[in-house]
Amino acid sequence: MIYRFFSHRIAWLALIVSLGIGALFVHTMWSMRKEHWDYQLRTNTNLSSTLAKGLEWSLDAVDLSLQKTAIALRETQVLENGEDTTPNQALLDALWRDINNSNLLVLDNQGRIVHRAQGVQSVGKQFLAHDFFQAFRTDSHHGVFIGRPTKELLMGEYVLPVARAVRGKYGLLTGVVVGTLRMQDINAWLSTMNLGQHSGVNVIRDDGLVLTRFPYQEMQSLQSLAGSQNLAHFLATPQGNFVGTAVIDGVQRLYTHNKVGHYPLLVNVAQSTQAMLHGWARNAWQLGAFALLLMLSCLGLAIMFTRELARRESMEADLFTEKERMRLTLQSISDAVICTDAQGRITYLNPVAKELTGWTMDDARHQPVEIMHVLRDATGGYVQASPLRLALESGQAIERARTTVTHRFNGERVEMEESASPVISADGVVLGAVAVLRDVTVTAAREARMQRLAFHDVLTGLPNRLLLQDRALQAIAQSKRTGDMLAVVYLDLDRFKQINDSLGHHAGDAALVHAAKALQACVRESDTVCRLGGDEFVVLLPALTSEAHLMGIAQKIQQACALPFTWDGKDYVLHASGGVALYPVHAVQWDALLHCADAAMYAAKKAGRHQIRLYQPQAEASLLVCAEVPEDVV
Ligand SMILES: Nc1nc2c(ncn2[C@@H]2O[C@H](COP(=O)(O)OP(=O)(O)OP(=O)(O)O)[C@@H](O)[C@H]2O)c(=O)[nH]1
Repeated sequence: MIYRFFSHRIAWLALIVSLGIGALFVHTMWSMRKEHWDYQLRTNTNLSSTLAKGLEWSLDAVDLSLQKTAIALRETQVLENGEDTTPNQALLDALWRDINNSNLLVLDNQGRIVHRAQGVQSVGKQFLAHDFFQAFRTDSHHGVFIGRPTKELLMGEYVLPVARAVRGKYGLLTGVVVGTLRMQDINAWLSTMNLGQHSGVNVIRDDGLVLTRFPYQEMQSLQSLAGSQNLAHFLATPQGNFVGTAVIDGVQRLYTHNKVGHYPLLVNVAQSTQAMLHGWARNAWQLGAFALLLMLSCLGLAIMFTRELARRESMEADLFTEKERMRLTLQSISDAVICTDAQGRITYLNPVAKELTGWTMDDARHQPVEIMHVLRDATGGYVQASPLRLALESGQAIERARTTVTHRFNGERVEMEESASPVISADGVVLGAVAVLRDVTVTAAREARMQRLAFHDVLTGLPNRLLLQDRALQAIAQSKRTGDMLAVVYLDLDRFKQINDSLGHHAGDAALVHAAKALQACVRESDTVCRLGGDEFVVLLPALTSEAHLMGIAQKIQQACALPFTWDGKDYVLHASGGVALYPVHAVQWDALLHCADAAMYAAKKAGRHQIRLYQPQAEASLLVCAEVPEDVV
């Protein structure tokens, strides 16, 4: 839940950061655009103003000459009198000297050239139809007039006519003085500007006629903007700016215009908005792409992070479930479980382990595992290293080691079987170990009983034939080392069948148990008394030093067998016949030795019972001991 909530917050945070980046980008771009625009606007305004001022100065120079000429003509009344032009040519040349390669013409009231500065060529040519003449003649125009650019005024070159009327008495038109500015000069001057693609400079008359423009295009230069919205804007204020679309080419531009002094002219600098913002747009695209990349990266990272968190959340849930399942399993299993860290210090005990050892988790935590149990070998004596410790040291699983757990408080010892496994990380580091201990007390007791049953006689508890053989082989080996003699006494109770028959089978069993105890009581602890089966017993006597020693023991055996056996309040005396064989005198193999003893016992039976005879290889077994038997006793 926490992770899910957290992941949502991360997603929201990423979204907000992305939007922030986007907003910052838009704001920056907008500010950059504004700065860029303002800069361009300032530049264009300055440019427009400079051009207008330059043009004004040029026109002023021409106009001043025109004014002086008009005054001189009026005062001299040359045009009214139609006098010879020659004396006046000097006057004109004086007034019109070296002004921008221009020329000065004087027209009469019919539009014919009557004077021309710097020459008399084309005198008589008529300019009746020209706009500047018509303006003075028919429209009674006052002041300076800027005419339509024409080639006819100056030897095939385009010139800009600047004209003033010469009026006589009563204001009647007596002539027109015309000055010219070469369009080539104006265009050359404008061509020093470089404003970018689809941008340029226009010189426009206030009736909308485009006198010239740069980049220069002859056809468009003489087009008229009359009636257009742009012209209305230009004429609205002496100087200003606006964004408009040109009627000529449909391109959107920033127009910055300035009126040229008192002349009916204006200069405008028209810069394509696309060209103006080209650099900004390129930066905007680059920065925009970068900002978009950042935003997408931010969102992408958030998505990846959220997914990762969700995956971890799921893994943690699985892990928790697994851990819970493990905990419940450990809690409920009947075996004791002990966990340690890599140093063999206890980190976990399940309830069974706590109960078995008497340790609580708080007390046992970080204690070495050896406090829990002591490992012993099969005989219970030798202390071995803990399987847990071995598992930690070897990094290998240790299977089924027998151990003894001693209760911390009551000292009770429980036989356990322990298996331990190391806990190894993915990169092979031993992190700890887990041991499982199973209570095998009952099993161990059963095993011991089975062991006893396998090697002991059920009725008397004496070693059986198997254990006898084992001990006999050990005794033979020892005798071989020491050089001592080993005696095997083969005993068979005399007429035992009669006891069974007369007193019953239970009495027979009791008699057998009595005989077994009596035999065990009369020999050394190192000797072995064994019941071979039925009423047959074998006594193994290792480490005999002499025949006298053998005689003494044989007598003891004889006497033990003769001890009275009580049944139903009555005493009965048992007797036995026995045969003795000696190692290595009579045989060196166990089977042969037993066979020799059996043969001697058979000889004793044959000789009348109640006696023990020594085996003789080539002859009848010799009498060793013989018992006196009363007639009335069996
Ligand atoms: N009560 C009882 N009798 C047993 C047991 N095992 C064998 N017997 C009996 O022991 C008797 C052994 O008899 P034998 O040794 O053959 O003969 P005997 O009567 O002892 O006579 P001799 O050996 O010739 O002196 C048999 O009657 C068996 O039934 C037992 O575990 N309990």
